[in-house]
Amino acid sequence: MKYVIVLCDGMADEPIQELGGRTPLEAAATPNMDRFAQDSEIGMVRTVPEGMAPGSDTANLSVIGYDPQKYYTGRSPLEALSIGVDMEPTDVSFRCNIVTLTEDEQAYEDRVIIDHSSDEISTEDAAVLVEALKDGLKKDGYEFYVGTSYRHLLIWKNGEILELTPPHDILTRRIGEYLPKDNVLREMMEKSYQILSNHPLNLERKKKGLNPANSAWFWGAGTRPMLASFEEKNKKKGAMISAVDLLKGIAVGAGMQNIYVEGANGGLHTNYAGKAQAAVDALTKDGCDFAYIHIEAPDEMGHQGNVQNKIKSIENIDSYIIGPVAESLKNAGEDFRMLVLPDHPTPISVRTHTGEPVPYMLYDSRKAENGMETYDEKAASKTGIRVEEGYTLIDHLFENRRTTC
Ligand SMILES: O=C(O)[C@H](O)COP(=O)(O)O
Repeated sequence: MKYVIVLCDGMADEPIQELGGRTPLEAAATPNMDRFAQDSEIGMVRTVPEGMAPGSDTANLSVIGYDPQKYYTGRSPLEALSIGVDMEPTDVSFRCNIVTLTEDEQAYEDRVIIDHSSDEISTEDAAVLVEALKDGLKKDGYEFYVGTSYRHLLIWKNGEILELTPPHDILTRRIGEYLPKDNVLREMMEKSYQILSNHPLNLERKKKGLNPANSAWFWGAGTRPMLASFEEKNKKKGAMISAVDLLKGIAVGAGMQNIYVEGANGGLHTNYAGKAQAAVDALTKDGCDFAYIHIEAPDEMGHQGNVQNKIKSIENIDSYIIGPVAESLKNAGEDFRMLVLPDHPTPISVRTHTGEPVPYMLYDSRKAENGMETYDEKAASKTGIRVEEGYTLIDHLFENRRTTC
């Protein structure tokens, strides 16, 4: 028996006027999801416990079966596990986004944040800028590390956990109110603008019509996490297929295998087919029981407020991942259970995450359930099936009795 989770980051949304009151998931052409919906269990699951901040950190921990109320120690330390930073118990790590601020204002605090991802900057280009920050912001007890695309890391030795604002929560706002209260971090951010705004790589980007990656932005602070072993807990060997350090870091912490896929980049133009193939190979050739396929694109399109591209990312998941994975497992003679769901909503209307429950679809190749015509937010609400503790859903996927992990 094989088990698959297809995690469509930020896919859930709200009815949108320009889509005639449909959500992007309803509006997308998803023949595979619709086909499976008719034979699947469909319901709603709360992945972000009430009172916790909605994000892929808390929500994916739940989906992989770790109660975030017990295991969550911040976002950045999970990413540090993937980046390979061996954190001391007294280290505090921070996510360091390379963001785009407006450039016309005199004072740093008057600038407006217009892009949390600097036009999805490549890791290669971002690495050049992070090197410039390492040189220009050198300070005892503070260390920068390169991550993926716009997502990087700052470790503060013997540091403090600070309340900081995620940049994707304040797009189009003046930054003054959201700057760190801590003087060192605040000064580092201001100085990062001086280092980056006239960096040759940014002058080049502006010529090409791309957003300049002109400031560091710190958030997501936390200390080293301790996750229980996925294999010991579930008696299943698991593989993670994701482009982003957050998911790869959760996999490192849980002792799952991370599989690298060429061209997987966390953006709209990621290698969807390569991810599907990597999952099939892990399950049929490499002895894995479980594959977690994470696709960041719908979330990023939600943050960008781009409805058509959000729809496109969902259609790509349907045609290049859900259909082919199911087909390949069937052709390999494998029985399988496949769970499709977002981690959290990233509604186009707010361009950030919300903590509302999300729709899930659980398909079992051995048996047909009384499903729905389609898999989407409305269909899932109508079934009345609701899982309140998201971290228990994986036990349902594995047909286990509930655990308390
Ligand atoms: O900064 C990021 O990686 C994303 O914009 C945050 O969204 P996520 O929590 O869905 O990954």
